[in-house]
Amino acid sequence: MKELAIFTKAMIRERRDILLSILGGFAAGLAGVGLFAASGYLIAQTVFAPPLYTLIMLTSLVKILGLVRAASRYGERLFSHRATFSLLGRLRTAFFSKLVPLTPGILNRTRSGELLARIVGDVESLQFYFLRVAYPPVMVVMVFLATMLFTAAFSIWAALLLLAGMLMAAFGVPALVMIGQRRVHGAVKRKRAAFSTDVTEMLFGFRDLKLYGRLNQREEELQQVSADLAASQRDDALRLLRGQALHTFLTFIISWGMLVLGAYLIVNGSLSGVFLAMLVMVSNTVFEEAAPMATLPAYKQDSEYAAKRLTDTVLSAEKQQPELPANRRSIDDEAVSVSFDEVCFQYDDEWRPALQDISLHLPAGSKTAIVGPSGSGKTSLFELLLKLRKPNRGEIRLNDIPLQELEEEHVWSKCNTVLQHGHFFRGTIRDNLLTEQTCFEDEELSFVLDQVQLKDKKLNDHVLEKGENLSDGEKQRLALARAVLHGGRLWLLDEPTSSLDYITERKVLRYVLDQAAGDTLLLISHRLAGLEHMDRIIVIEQGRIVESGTYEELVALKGYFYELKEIELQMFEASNK
Ligand SMILES: Nc1ncnc2c1ncn2[C@@H]1O[C@H](COP(=O)(O)OP(=O)(O)OP(=O)(O)O)[C@@H](O)[C@H]1O
Repeated sequence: MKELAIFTKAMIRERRDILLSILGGFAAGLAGVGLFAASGYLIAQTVFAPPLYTLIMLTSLVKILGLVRAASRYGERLFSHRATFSLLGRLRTAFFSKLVPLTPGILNRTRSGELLARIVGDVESLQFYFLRVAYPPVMVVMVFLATMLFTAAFSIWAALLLLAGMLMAAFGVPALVMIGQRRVHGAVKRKRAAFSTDVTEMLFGFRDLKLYGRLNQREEELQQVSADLAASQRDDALRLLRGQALHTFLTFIISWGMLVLGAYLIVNGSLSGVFLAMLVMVSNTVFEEAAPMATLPAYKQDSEYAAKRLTDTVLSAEKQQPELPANRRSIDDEAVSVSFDEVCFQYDDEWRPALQDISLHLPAGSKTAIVGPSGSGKTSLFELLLKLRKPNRGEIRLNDIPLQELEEEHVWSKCNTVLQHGHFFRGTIRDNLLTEQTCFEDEELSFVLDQVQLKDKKLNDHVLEKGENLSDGEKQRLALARAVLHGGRLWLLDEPTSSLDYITERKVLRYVLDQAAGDTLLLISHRLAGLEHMDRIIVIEQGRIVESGTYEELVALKGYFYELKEIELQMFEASNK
């Protein structure tokens, strides 16, 4: 199966541990069979009162085989688990390194809770592929063949009985287990994903659910989903147990068969009676080694399903990624010009485009404001610029370089971005200010905090997850400070001061505009006051540019912008009365 190719590659790299675990397992299997064979023989021999040295030799052999079995089993466990965990490590790294650059594309289609469940659950499932799928057949074949050779030395019929037993253990029992397995293929995984999605949503929306009195209803739904998951897990466990029980039943049948066959061979004189107990013990022990075969199909199906889902997640997101040409280009450390050429964009599953025929050119160093009603497509414009989404038609260029020829990380490194809902990590203010590419002294950081009017915040102040202990205005100012420190030459600010009071907003924006002097700046704003200083204002409505020009030009036009401006003025006057 080609989805497991990534796993096979990782297995090849762990070949040393895998080989050692196979050797350990083989030695433990043989020592086990030998131990019980020697015990059976010893018991039978004592009846005939053999010389003392025979008994001493046999008891010593039993002890030695016991020790060898324990030591080899330990080695097998050590190396096989080391191989498994290294494989798991490699898989996680390989999967995450593929996933990270594709994350926006994946999150467009997959709910975050489900994605989390997939990553954790599916990668975990793959660990069983080596231990429970690839490894057991190798071990069973090796130990059975060796045991059959040994048994054949006493009776070819006994060896054939073991062969029949092995075939039933390797194919018959797994086939019976598979019949039940097929019916519920992937049910636990699907239900776990549904459960994880619901838990994530409930945790994110806990406060609102509580405020709007929907918490109990959600809890009940969650309990239902949880009960479904538990029921599927129970069914799964029962199926595995049924497989193991069938295997044990087969072991007893073959051991009884060996007893009856041995008795018959003794009666017709083709087997010495002293070997009967040994042969029965051998058949009983060798089937222990084959026990994992009963659960192999379940684990195989599970691993393949997990590998397929992981590969599908990555592959379908890769398909959405724009292809990078061989000669990737980069933007120099200079102000960036931005052009949109008849760009259209529509979200998946949406009936109308978010942006239509957007054409504009913003020269390097220009300052542009983007205004328009809520839902008109302003943020989508930024997301296209940041390569978080891909236009359906048209071309975007930065410094005359088509965006598809620039790597995302390169674009992000050139942009000082403040999005509407910036993320803040658990840590300190300092942690949240510094990015991978920035390195500043504390004095410089404190200076920037002062300038964005966060004078009362200290660098060592704690920030809770998602900035829970910061007000919306503080978050916006912290995001602006982070953007200032980032050092790119293209500023993308999406309503960066919407939660600030008028006076603080003026101060902060003046500082940001000073910092951006000489750089290209795009500012999405709902407030029109203060836009007089922008080189150009673009008005977007229903995904189209409806007006564009300087502040004076748009006022003179007496169009949409003028109307908005009048309304804002009236509201301002009314609130000052
Ligand atoms: N992830 C998404 N999936 C589907 N549709 C979306 C998504 N994000 C936004 N939209 C839709 O695209 C349109 C443009 O949204 P966008 O966020 O760009 O508007 P906006 O002008 O920035 O709005 P606001 O001023 O309220 O932030 C809206 O109709 C919105 O419903």
